[in-house]
Amino acid sequence: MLFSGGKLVTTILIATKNEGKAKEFRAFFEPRGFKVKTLNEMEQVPEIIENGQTFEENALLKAETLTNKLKMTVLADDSGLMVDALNGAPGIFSARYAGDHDDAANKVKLLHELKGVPTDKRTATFHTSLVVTSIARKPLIVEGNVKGFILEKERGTDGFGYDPLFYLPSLKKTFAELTPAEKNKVSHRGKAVRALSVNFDDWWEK
Ligand SMILES: O=c1nc[nH]c2c1ncn2[C@H]1C[C@H](O)[C@@H](COP(=O)(O)OP(=O)(O)OP(=O)(O)O)O1
Ligand SMILES: [Mg+2]
Repeated sequence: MLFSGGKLVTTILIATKNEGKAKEFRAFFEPRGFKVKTLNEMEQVPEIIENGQTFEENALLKAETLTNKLKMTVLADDSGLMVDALNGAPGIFSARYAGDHDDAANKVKLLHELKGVPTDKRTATFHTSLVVTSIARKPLIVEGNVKGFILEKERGTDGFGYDPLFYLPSLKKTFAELTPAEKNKVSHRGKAVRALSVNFDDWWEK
């Protein structure tokens, strides 16, 4: 903890190396007076094996491991894309769908797997499970979901991951065609963060 302008400042560690995700969390915690760090700014990060069977289990694993080892307040996000025509794949394996953690290869594989699937059958859901842990508190767990369609080719250049393939009929745009603020209004992570904001202050004051 450190003091800033006479105020106590707590650091929250966002348990991710994905700067795309981290950016979407800063906007929530910085106005609440937290100093935000990610795993990219930590010198020694304990290895975390994400071997849970659900998004929630994986987020819990990440957050609890780090809180126990580093004695810090931690937020972990586990998220991914579930495609109906693929029985929910890539799901918890979204980051490593094509082997490595390679967004471009993952998108190529997704398009390949969906070859020949007609537009109306290309429905998908983005999911986020968020877990916040802190010493001597029970974990705070929330989630968010958004439904859309997987296009046959990429559109847009913003965002990260599968964003250029994820199309929202209500806005007639992919996630990669939205500004960060627009994406935040409709995205799985934006919804999860709003669920967090309903519960966080009470949880933190306890
Ligand atoms: O808003 C999103 N827009 C596009 N793609 C997204 C989004 N949200 C999650 N995704 C995709 C990216 C990755 O393929 C997987 C997350 O995997 P996930 O293991 O949670 O994160 P990660 O490995 O990228 O970073 P880390 O584990 O360090 O948090 O889902
Ligand atoms: Mg991951």
